[in-house]
Amino acid sequence: MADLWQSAMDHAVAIARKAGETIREALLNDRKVTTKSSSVDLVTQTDQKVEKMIIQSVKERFPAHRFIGEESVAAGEASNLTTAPTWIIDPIDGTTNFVHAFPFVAVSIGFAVNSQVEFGVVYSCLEDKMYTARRGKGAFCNGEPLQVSDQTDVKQSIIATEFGSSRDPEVVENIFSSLRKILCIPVHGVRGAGTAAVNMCLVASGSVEAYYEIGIHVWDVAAGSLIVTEAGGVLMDVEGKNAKPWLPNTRPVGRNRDATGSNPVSQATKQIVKISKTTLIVFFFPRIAKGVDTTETVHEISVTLPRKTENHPEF
Ligand SMILES: O=P([O-])([O-])O[C@@H]1[C@@H](O)[C@H](O)[C@@H](O)[C@H](O)[C@@H]1O
Ligand SMILES: [Mg+2]
Repeated sequence: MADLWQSAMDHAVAIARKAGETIREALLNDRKVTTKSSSVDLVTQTDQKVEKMIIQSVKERFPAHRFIGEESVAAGEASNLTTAPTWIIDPIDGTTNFVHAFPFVAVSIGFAVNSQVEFGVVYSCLEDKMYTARRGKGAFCNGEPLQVSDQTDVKQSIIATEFGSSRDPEVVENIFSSLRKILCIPVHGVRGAGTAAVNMCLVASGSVEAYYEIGIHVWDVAAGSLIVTEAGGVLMDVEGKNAKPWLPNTRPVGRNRDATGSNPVSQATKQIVKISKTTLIVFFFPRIAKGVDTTETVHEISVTLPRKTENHPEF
């Protein structure tokens, strides 16, 4: 049966590669920086130019398709995922890296239909690594198949995370308190590429055993989420349940209080990185843009070692 979305995926790969060329050229001569939610939440003209280029090219070929783009949302557009074919775009994932010429800068393009990601493309353009995944057909890097690590002992693992763009002392304290617990499991190491999409591709490649982050957006993770699962990985929320971070009803862990003022998130974050016997977990707690309290309050997290759980009998 013909693959309905193959031509769309081929277009995504081609436009991601073209966007990578634009980013590499801009790296040499145009890194003018402005800021968004904080003095360290950076954006450049190249982010905006690349997103416009991607969206324009898709509209010409697929006029009925819809878009969720990081910079369009920053400019006030809604971030609503419907059942319509939707391109979920982060034109530059790793903007801070781009500004500093730190070598992990990715174009991330996820494509969802009926609120299910059908393909994901992450082009790490300074490494020239094209990560792709088509639902049910595996994950690849430059055409080579990807498989998550087979490590099952968290003490033999490398964990990836990021510090995000909040410098609120309470948030920073919670981030480091969590990091300390993870480091002292102990694990072999903690790393961060500076881009959620590349971190997720590193999980899919088996280079790191898990990645978690609190307070990221749907455009950071939509493409990488499929690349991880097609490489044998698992996406989980803080309750150990399978997560679909691109869905608008995904409970944003970033919430610091619910209506009753209780603190359900800290109850829920009873567990973090668990490396199962068969697959790996990418914990991330996406912040759903617009209309949701996205205060990045990172809660204390405790550590559980790999074991069967009622949520994941296959572990
Ligand atoms: O802004 P951007 O470079 O597209 O995306 C970045 C994410 O990839 C990263 O995981 C997060 O820690 C940063 O705060 C930033 O959100
Ligand atoms: Mg971005």
